Amino acid sequence: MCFASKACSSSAATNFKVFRGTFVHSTQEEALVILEDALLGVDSTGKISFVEKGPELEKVSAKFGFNPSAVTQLSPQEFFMPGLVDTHIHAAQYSFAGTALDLPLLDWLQTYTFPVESRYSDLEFARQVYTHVVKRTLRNGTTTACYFATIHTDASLLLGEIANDFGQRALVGKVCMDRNGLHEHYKEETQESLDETSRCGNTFYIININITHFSRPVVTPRFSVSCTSELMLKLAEVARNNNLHIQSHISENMDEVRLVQELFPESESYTDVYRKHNLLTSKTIMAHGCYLSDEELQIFHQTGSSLAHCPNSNLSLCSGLLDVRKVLSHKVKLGLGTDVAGGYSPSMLDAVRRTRDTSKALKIQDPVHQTLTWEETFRLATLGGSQGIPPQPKPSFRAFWS
Ligand SMILES: O=c1[nH]c(=O)c2nc[nH]c2[nH]1
Ligand SMILES: [Zn+2]
Repeated sequence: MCFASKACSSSAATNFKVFRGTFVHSTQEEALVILEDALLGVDSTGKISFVEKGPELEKVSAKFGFNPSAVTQLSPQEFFMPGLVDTHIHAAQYSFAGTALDLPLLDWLQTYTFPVESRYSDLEFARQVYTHVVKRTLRNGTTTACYFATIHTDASLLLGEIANDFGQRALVGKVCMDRNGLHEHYKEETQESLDETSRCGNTFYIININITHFSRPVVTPRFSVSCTSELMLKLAEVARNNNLHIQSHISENMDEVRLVQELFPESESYTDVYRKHNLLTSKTIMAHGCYLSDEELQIFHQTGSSLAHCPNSNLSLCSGLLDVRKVLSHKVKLGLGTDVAGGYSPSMLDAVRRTRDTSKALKIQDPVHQTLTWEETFRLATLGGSQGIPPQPKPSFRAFWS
């Protein structure tokens, strides 16, 4: 949300919607800014055009050409805040959210997650779950979500359509995985994964063209454990050629980190695996990162890649505790994620609370640790997430993914 005041380019009346009351938001300099009795004007495209002082209503209405009596006044108990940005959520796993949290990551994937995700070849099942998850997250204040779907292209497209129809800004990832298929019906061949990623990207733009473009595709290699080198390299090429975001998982759990070392012995670290496969860009969002070293965080900083901190999932699957202060001290972009269904709650307010809990657990372990404040955590849930997923102009139609 940008509160920078911008004068109307002409004094001709624009169709502004104007609100008066309390507005809260974050900036880089100040974690929580509270504007009391302010005026906020939204133009006909939905963009904030101005923020001015309430007592100056007469002057402001003359300057921007709106009727002062049409201003919507908030009650003293109400306030506006920026939309919450969920930087990491598995839409398909919403069907079992709040259950099955008794196993560590790799066993959890094999026992609960892959069998459920394999059901999304059934489009009716997909429609039901995806409608529920989009409605629920919107109700919880998530105006932007970065979704993992499943390996199924048609169901992933459906998720994009549903988010678009409900007006949620969404990045939707058709999941790619061509290795270590732990569930016999839930694995792709390398070429199939690439072809389906292309089909997903192309169709996305075809069905979205002429509508509002709230949703966009994101290139989604699940994680290094389930992707071959060939697939990761080619997906990086797809992302580069089409200027797309990339999302995946990194360094969530110690067994996972050890397995990646075994699978990619030539790489210096988990981060090095992704770097060598060209998957770390300024449009990359990696979930978790609990065990990243200073050197790895340095690579995140250099490449401009961001992290999605998923504290509910980290605690629920006993994966680890991410030290957010350490990440921020390396000037790495960081937002919060619910990581449903490793995380049991689809609410970003829960992610805010669990971020504080994790910070306090770190303080118990190390009394010099400086806990995150509420204000800082609010900033991570809003501005922090938006830095990894900045608004993008509407794409003009062209042949994608050729
Ligand atoms: O929390 C997680 N959820 C997942 O679905 C997943 N896949 C790989 N790594 C993962 N971590
Ligand atoms: Zn995840």
